[in-house]
Amino acid sequence: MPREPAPLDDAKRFPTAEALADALARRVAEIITYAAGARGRASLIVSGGRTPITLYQRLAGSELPWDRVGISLADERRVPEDDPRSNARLVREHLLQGSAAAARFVPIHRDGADERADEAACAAALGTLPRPFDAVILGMGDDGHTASLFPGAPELPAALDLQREACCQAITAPAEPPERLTLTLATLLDSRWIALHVTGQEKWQTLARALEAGDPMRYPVAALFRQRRVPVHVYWSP
Ligand SMILES: O=C(O)[C@H](O)[C@@H](O)[C@H](O)[C@H](O)COP(=O)(O)O
Repeated sequence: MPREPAPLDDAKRFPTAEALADALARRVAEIITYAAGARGRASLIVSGGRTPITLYQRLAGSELPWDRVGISLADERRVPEDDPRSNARLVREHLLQGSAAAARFVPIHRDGADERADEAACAAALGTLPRPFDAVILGMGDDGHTASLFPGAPELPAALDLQREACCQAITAPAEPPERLTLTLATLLDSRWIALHVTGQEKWQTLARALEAGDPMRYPVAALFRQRRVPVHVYWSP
C-alpha cells in the first residue's frame, strides 16, 4: 500500500562525507553558474560549523564566475572576525580561497554593535545581495537547531514567525558564544534552493525525530519542512 511521501524519502545519501561534499559542491556550482549567467549575479548563503569545511574547500577550487557571486552567512557568532569562533573567519579561511577569492563576501555582524544595530547591519548587508538567494546551505546541530535557530532560545518564536518583517535576529545560543545573529526563517526561505547538509547517524536520527515530531519550537530544523515556498534538499552521509 503506497504511503504518503515524506521529506526524507528524497534525501540524498552518500557513502562518505567526502563524496557528499563533492556532490554538493557540484550541485551548488551548477546553480550558481546558471544564476550568474541568467541573471548577471548570484547569491550564496552559507553556514558555520565543521561539517561544511570540505564542501567549502571543494567550492573554492571550482571554476565558477565568482566575480559575479555575493556570499553571506545564515548566522554568525557576535565576536570579532579574527576570533576562532567567527563564521566569517571560517568562510574566509576555507571558501574565499583560490578562484573563490574573487567572490564578494558580505559579513552580517558588525563588531561592537549592540543587538538592534547588529540586526540592522545584517539586514543592510543582505540587502546588497540578489534576492531570492540562489542557494542556501544549512547545517544542523544534534539538538535540531539550524543556522542559529536554537530550541529554547527566548528569541526563537520571533525568529520563526513568518509574518514578521525582520530579516535578522540577535539570539541567545545554549553554546559558546551565546551571542549569535541569525537570519530569520522568513529570510532563509527567501531562496530558490536550500540544502540541509548533515553527516553522521546521530544527526540523521535527530532529523528523523524532528520531522516526526513536527514541532519547530522543539526542533527548529523542522520549520524548513513545514513550508511550501522553497524546496529543501537533504544531503547526508552516515
Ligand atoms: O554557526 C554555526 O555553528 C552554524 O551555522 C550552525 O548552525 C551549524 O551548522 C551547526 O551547529 C552544525 O555544526 P557542525 O557542522 O559543526 O556540526
